[in-house]
Amino acid sequence: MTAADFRPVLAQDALSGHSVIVTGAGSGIGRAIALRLLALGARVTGVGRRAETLEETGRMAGADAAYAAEVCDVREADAVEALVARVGEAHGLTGLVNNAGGQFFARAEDISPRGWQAVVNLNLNAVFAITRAARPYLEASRGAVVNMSLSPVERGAIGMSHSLAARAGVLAMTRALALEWGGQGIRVNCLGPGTVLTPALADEAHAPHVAKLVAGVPLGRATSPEEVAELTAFLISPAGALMTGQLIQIDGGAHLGVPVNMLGEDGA
Ligand SMILES: CCCCC/C=C/C(=O)SCCNC(=O)CCNC(=O)[C@H](O)C(C)(C)COP(=O)(O)OP(=O)(O)OC[C@H]1O[C@@H](n2cnc3c(N)ncnc32)[C@H](O)[C@@H]1OP(=O)(O)O
Ligand SMILES: NC(=O)C1=CN([C@@H]2O[C@H](COP(=O)(O)OP(=O)(O)OC[C@H]3O[C@@H](n4cnc5c(N)ncnc54)[C@H](OP(=O)(O)O)[C@@H]3O)[C@@H](O)[C@H]2O)C=CC1
Repeated sequence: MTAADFRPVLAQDALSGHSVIVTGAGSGIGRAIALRLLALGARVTGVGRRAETLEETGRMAGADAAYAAEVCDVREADAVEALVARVGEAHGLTGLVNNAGGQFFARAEDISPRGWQAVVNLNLNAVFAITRAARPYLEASRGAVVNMSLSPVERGAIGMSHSLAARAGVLAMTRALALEWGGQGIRVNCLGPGTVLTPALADEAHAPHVAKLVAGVPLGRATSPEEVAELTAFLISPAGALMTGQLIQIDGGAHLGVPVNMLGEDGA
């Protein structure tokens, strides 16, 4: 099956009545998630630093879509808490998708203390602040949190020590919150996409590494943003009602690493 064969499976109104915040909704995976949640009937608040790209997501969804763009740096804890409270009071909150994130790629010895802090602030501290702010609204709705992680989060990768440390922190937090908040009806999960060919990875500097990564995927191809979006929608919908505390890899088997092959054959 190629990425072009992918077909969404959730019923058209699977998320009607839902109100979801999606961070990083102005590009790549976050935009695909916002568009899918909107198509399934949810109200979506898209968060990011750039108004133009967030507004473009709204235009792509169409005039009937219940979409609002909110410009906010998720690393500004006070601003993010105020934003969550505004959305929660106005519309309630049934879902939070912590998708905003990223890193520069560098060996550990080339990461300055400020560089480390910048990446950990974005990929861990900001996720804690917004999730904590969302808790009362999610408790009221018995809602769900989806945290975007990375397929290599449990096995490591070269050039990503800062980002993987932060994502491993998010994974530990995900499991702790699934336990702490399960009694309040709140579910918390992580997704581990493999290589997703978004514009963020499409520049010349990354192209050769990215091609190698994709060539090594057991199922032979990259993950599409639409596949990540469908899984996110599933986890927020009632279909995911019993799923919590999980890392769900959506990477064609890439997290399994280079195979130990005792038969010396190519492929399985
Ligand atoms: C199989 C899975 C593979 C998938 C791989 C993953 C793919 C993705 O995640 S794709 C998504 C990619 N998107 C992004 O990364 C976008 C988000 N990234 C950012 O916004 C930034 O890179 C940032 C948050 C990580 C940093 O932003 P900011 O706080 O604005 O940083 P500054 O420019 O102020 O710099 C702070 C600090 O960091 C040092 N630094 C920046 N770039 C590098 C570099 N390439 N190498 C080394 N150090 C770097 C910078 O020099 C500053 O430190 P000081 O110089 O000590 O002040
Ligand atoms: N592409 C890939 O192969 C993979 C990506 N991922 C993860 O998926 C997520 C999305 O990646 P992708 O779509 O490829 O990359 P993008 O760079 O397109 O998306 C990152 C989004 O986060 C937003 N963002 C970044 N920093 C902040 C901030 N401080 N405050 C608010 N919003 C912010 C950006 O918007 P703005 O600049 O307007 O603020 C942007 O929309 C990231 O967490 C990434 O690490 C995981 C596995 C693989």
